[in-house]
Amino acid sequence: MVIKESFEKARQVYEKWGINIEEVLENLQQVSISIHCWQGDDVKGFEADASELSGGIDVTGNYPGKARNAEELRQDLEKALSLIPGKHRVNLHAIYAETNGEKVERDQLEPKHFENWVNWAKKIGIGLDFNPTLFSHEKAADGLTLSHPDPGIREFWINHCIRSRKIGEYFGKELGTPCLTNIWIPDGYKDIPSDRLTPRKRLKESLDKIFSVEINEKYNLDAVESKLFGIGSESFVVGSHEFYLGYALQNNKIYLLDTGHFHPTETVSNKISSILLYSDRLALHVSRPVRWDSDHVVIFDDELREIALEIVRNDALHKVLIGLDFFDASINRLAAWVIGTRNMIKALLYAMLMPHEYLKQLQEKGNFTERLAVMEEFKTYPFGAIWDYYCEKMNVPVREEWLKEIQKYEEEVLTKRQ
Ligand SMILES: C[C@H](O)[C@H](O)[C@@H](O)C(=O)CO
Ligand SMILES: [Mn+2]
Repeated sequence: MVIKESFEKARQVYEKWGINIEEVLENLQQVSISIHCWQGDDVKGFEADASELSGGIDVTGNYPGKARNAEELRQDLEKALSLIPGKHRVNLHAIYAETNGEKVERDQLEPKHFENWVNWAKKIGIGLDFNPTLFSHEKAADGLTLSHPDPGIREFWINHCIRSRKIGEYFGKELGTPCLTNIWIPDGYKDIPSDRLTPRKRLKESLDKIFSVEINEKYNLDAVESKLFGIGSESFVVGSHEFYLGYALQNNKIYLLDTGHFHPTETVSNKISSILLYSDRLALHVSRPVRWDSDHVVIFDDELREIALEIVRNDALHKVLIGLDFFDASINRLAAWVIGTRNMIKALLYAMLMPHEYLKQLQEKGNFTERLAVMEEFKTYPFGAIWDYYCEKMNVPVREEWLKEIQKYEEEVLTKRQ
């Protein structure tokens, strides 16, 4: 009752600005976030002879109860999804293949190794996205994959990426929604290179081979993800921002921006409008870098709101494929998913509740005083009341009530895992 009353009062406040709340909630309900499965098991995967995590990324923490197999991971994801308003997607990596304990090399992976994931996705009515895994493997031990000087190693990873796109195609066909298959590679050097061009030429050639295999975009969409540095690739990363932006634009591929892959004062929010002028699609890995690409859980901070504002005010919700990418093993892993995903949705709602046309006009007229004043006042408008109502309407717990569900699940399920 209090929720409805607060909502009605808040609605009137926003409607004075011509904001139609029904329309806003309708639009928000259509948004599908791609939730990364790897938060659930610290990016370990379930390969028969799984290697240690490599590729210049790291997970810290030892909170009990991580998923030990695909069934547990699906169970955890399902629980988390039940606490997040809306219908979302799940993003898989190749290391989450199910091979019945048999060692299947990554360049031999097939759709059948993801059949359980597809059946599960069908059962709960969601789409799947995919990523080839070019790390945590002996053939990536020196930190080089698609740009490796050894043609045999390049060939192995090229075939893995082609196989991955086929798996993406299978997801798209089975689930009736195109799979975004995203290629991220760790390739780079610890110290200053004596030649930047040659590895980049090799990466370009490898990508050309991977994408020479035609796959209908109705089923699979291709993305490439850039990076600035990693652990062990502090001085040089082959697949940099300029490299992949150029590649994606020239080859009609989707460029993926990870919010942790830029200089500390450089923001992804400031890149969205520029890229959308030259490409009709863009993908995101929303993460939270703390001093480095630390992949902290996404919080409702200034940059998250700014990203959401850029998507909403530029009418780009259908152009930007929003995915998440964080992994924190120091807190309950399901809570991490719920906090990060609810924040992403909350930020989009916040952005939808702004008088964008009016604010744009103020800027055009050079009225920067009123622009700043109105933007600041909207920060304390009763947006929380609309969010609470939305959660209730979508049958998910309101405010921190969801935490009780997680605590119960932790007690009944997670603590039983050794
Ligand atoms: C596991 C992910 O694919 C990986 O985090 C990648 O997307 C990335 O961001 C590497 O820094
Ligand atoms: Mn990423």
